[in-house]
Amino acid sequence: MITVDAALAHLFSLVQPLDIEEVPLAQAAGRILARDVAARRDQPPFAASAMDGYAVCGADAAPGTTLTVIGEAAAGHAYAGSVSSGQAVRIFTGAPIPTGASRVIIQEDVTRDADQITLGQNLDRKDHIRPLGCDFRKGQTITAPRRLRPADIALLASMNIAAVPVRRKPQVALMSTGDELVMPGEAPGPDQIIASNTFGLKAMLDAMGAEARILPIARDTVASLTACFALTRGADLIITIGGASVGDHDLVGRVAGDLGMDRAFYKVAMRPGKPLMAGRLNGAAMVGLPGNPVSAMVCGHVFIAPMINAMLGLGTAPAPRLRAPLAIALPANGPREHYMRAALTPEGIHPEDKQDSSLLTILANAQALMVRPVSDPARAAGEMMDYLPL
Ligand SMILES: Nc1nc2c(c(=O)[nH]1)N[C@H]1C(S)=C(S)[C@@H](COP(=O)(O)OP(=O)(O)OC[C@H]3O[C@@H](n4cnc5c(N)ncnc54)[C@H](O)[C@@H]3O)O[C@H]1N2
Ligand code: MOO
Repeated sequence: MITVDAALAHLFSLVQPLDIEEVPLAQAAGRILARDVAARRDQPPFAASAMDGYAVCGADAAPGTTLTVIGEAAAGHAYAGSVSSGQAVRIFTGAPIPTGASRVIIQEDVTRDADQITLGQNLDRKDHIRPLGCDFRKGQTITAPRRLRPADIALLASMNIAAVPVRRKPQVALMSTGDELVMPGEAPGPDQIIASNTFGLKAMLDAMGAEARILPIARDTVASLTACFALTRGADLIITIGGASVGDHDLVGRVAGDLGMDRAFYKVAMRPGKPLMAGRLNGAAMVGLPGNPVSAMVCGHVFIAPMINAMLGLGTAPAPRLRAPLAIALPANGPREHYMRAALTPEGIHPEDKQDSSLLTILANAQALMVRPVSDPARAAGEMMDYLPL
């Protein structure tokens, strides 16, 4: 058995950042920006009014002054002339400030009579002008790598970037194995259950920016497993689920080996998730996850998600951890790093009583995987513990 850290280092060595592709801006949300992108223009491209009102010369902006309105500037319609002392241009938010003007008096502070305006007694001190380029200048960059959030997409649009360089989506093939499994919606026999792990993992990986496809369930025979492995062609990452342990029907390692898998490791000192295997198969990374539903999902958080991030060019880092005080006392931990399903309560992090790796209800209700290192000593309530947020 190897440590979680050593397993993760092996897994990172199996993957690398994928190619870069250009996608239309409208399809770039959630994708990983792969190269710095530079603004193609200044924003705003001219000094612009921040308010509806009157553009005036700064020296005229005194209480009670009367000025003559000589024209209008609206967004998309600049005033062509210039403003001199004694004059004002009616202006609206977003319009270019006319030449000669250096201040906007908001219309609430103005009394208008035909083409004459009189400024009020309590003028504010602001000029209400957004300087040219105050948001960004031409050439200013959005730096890669980053996951593009809605605000980034708006910024890219504003920079006049119509196509965005992003990492190709990692293609993941997800294969459940086992005679006991049927797909959701099918009618299971009396000794069968529903395949859940592939669906949970697909949800996790697609949300991260991968493209996961669920293969037909492989039966516990060499022929069926071999046939299903043939369907993984084109995948960057092959994930099998189940059949990884030591039972007579646990054939995944054997069949993958016969197909040429170059095994990096088998078995990790963690709970749940011990019978994890990984290697390279036909140019793809392959990870064999344990079948227990919670084990598969925990391995998804601890190992697969960081691998996907590495393929997306986001670097090789373990799943991010937070810290919280323990809500209860705990006995010492054993020789495996324990990822305990836990609730985050006002009193602190509270591991669930039941930690069996078959219990999806417990995992679904948990907010955290609390991490207990190998041979962690007994802990008192209030001690700070690491956890992975779920
Ligand atoms: N003698 C030993 N037995 C076991 C050991 C061991 O060290 N010695 N390890 C246990 C641990 S820990 C785990 S984890 C499991 C993992 O075994 P496998 O990876 O071989 O998984 P299976 O036996 O195929 O299945 C285990 C369990 O999970 C259910 N399962 C499998 N695939 C799915 C799926 N896609 N969706 C939902 N549920 C699934 C399966 O029906 C079993 O109930 O081995 C222990 N045994
Ligand atoms: O290592 Mo198993 O994953 O504890 O149930």
